[in-house]
Amino acid sequence: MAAGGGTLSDLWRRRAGAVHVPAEGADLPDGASRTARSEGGGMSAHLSIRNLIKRFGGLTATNDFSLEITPGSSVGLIGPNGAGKTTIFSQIMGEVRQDSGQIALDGLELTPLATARRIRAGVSRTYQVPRPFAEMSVAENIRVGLMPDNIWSMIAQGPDPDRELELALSVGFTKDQLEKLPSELSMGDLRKLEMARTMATGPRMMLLDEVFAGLTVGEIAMISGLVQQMRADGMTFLIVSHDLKALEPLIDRAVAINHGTLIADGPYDEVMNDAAVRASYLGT
Ligand SMILES: Nc1ncnc2c1ncn2[C@@H]1O[C@H](COP(=O)(O)OP(=O)(O)OP(=O)(O)O)[C@@H](O)[C@H]1O
Repeated sequence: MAAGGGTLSDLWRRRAGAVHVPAEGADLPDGASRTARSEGGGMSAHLSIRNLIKRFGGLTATNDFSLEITPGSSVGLIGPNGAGKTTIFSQIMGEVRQDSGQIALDGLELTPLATARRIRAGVSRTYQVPRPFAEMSVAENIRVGLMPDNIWSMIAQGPDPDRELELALSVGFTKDQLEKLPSELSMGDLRKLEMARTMATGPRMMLLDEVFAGLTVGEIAMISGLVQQMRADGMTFLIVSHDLKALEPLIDRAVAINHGTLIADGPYDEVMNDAAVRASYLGT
């Protein structure tokens, strides 16, 4: 239960309700194309990645990678260091442009869209290395995620301290931490801020990158509980974590990659026992 009496889903539903998903037949932003559409545009999102390729010079970081994540499901993306997990996140968000292939959210082709437009379409990520605005407090960092879509509504509405507080408390901050600067926070607190900032954008699909790294056992339990609650409410997840023990209960299936190539996709146990997956972790 989030602070202020609402459930967590209430928190992002209010925001997601304002998310602009173009109606059938409407003009699409920035020349985006639509190949299909989810029914109703509810809280869950369908992510479709087809034949994604990304090269950095001679290195193929993403090698013809395809993945379907059905609305409301949670997928763990695993692989050894340098396998290409974060690069896939960056391409979904438009922070790294793929060389070829398609990425669609509920049938809306994301490729032509800038990152801000993708966030508005309903996908949001956390960063492996937390990236708060250093000169802004916890509350202000959350406020950035809560900002309405255009400058006029922002001026009209102003900040919403109640929602900032709700989000902060829901990830485990105490009220007296709201005015703290990132430099005063522990790694655990910075990861909580990543979660709150990501939730504030009202996503229907969340990409979590190593959200458990550097957390205490208690903090891991709290973030896990939060993810489980959001799953129960219909959020779609793609989760990268080297902490497999923490990851397993949070996912419906696992996808393993190595050298940017998908090597296994299925139930967690099957994927972990897959010969190619075991070899990739052992570096053989
Ligand atoms: N901007 C970049 N320029 C050049 N090479 C890059 C760039 N970003 C990533 N790479 C390389 O692409 C490969 C995949 O990196 P990526 O960070 O996606 O792997 P990862 O699976 O997330 O690794 P880790 O588990 O260590 O975070 C690595 O070999 C990395 O060095």
